[in-house]
Amino acid sequence: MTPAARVQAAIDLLDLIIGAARDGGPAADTLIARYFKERRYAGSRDRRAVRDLVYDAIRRAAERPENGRAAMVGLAREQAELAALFDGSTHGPAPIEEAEPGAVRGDVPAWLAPLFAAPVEQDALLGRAPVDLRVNRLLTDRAQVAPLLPEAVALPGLPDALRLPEGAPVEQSEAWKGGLVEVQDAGSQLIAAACAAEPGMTVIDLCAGAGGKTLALAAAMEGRGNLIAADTIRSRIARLSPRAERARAGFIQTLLLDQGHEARALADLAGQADVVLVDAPCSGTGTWRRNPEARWRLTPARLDRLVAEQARILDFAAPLLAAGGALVYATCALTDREGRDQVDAFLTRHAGWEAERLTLPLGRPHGAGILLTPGHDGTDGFFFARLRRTA
Ligand SMILES: C[S@@+](CC[C@H](N)C(=O)[O-])C[C@H]1O[C@@H](n2cnc3c(N)ncnc32)[C@H](O)[C@@H]1O
Repeated sequence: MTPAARVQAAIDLLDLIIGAARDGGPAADTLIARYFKERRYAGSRDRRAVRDLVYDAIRRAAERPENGRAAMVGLAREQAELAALFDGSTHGPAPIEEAEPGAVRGDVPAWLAPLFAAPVEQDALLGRAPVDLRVNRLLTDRAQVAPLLPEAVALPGLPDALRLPEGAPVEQSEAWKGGLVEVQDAGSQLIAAACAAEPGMTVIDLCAGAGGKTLALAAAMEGRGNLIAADTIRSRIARLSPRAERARAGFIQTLLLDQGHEARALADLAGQADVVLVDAPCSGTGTWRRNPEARWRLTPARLDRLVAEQARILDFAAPLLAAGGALVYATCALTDREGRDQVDAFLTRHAGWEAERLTLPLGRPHGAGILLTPGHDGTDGFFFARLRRTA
């Protein structure tokens, strides 16, 4: 591909990504992978160059651009070399007209910025994320794994965490293939640690997805006890089985919940759990380092729906706890409505619960919980709180 053709390819891809963000379609990474599957003529250098252009354009535009060309024109107005590739050549983009609109540079959509928790450093939300790993204690420990991954550095305060540079191809390593490490942001590892799961306990991961945190809980439980991974989406839960097999965490049970009728499938577990983790569906505002186009997807109406759903999930999670048990509420969101205020509202709605003070190597106290941010902690952004059932 010529350099100009790469720019046009990036514009075409941005059109797809913008459309998907507007209509609830697939993620940018999925669209990029599909695009190149259908265009075998693009070599690996072409693919990398196009991908970099696409992500540079996504990162610099807070608001969803009108179309792919506007996204790329905005970028080109800041980069003379890129602007020169709008040359009207056969496969390249047409020259930029002086009055042509280009996407405006920004980090956070205007409507959303005031909703962030006050301590959040909004200018650090779009940085580059490293690859964090969790060493699988079911099979090994950090001292044994570190020599297999010479570039990895240990993260202080998190005994199982290693960090590799951004883009490190860890899934090609023998350590990953053998289940010795899982890719998991240090913030997620801290949330699993805040659950304080122990061998022999009954632990429910209520919004388990593909089981990232379930696997961390399994390791903390040393493979002993009842660990139940529940979710409403079958395809997500299905992805847990091969991961659990690779991690030798075969004792995990999975439970498919019926959206809106979750309590039915959970009835036998009422009052039984020592720990329930609610890693709730959320705006994902803490994960823009990895999914920068997520900010083009969020709308005020969607945020309202998420806040209502989080409250509903907390309400059917609460009766699952035994007296003395702990409900850990977490979101990878940095708006107060989804974090601090959500937990405060839960404590107002439910008598017999108290927030526990957590002493952790990262994060800042915020309301009844802890705030982790890319700017302060170098992790994805999270809010989480540990609530104990006292009665
Ligand atoms: C933030 S993701 C979980 C990520 C996962 N815990 C991990 O560590 O990889 C939230 C999950 O909640 C699930 N979910 C949404 N509504 C739910 C509900 N009513 N009950 C249970 N799970 C739900 C979604 O399908 C999604 O997988």
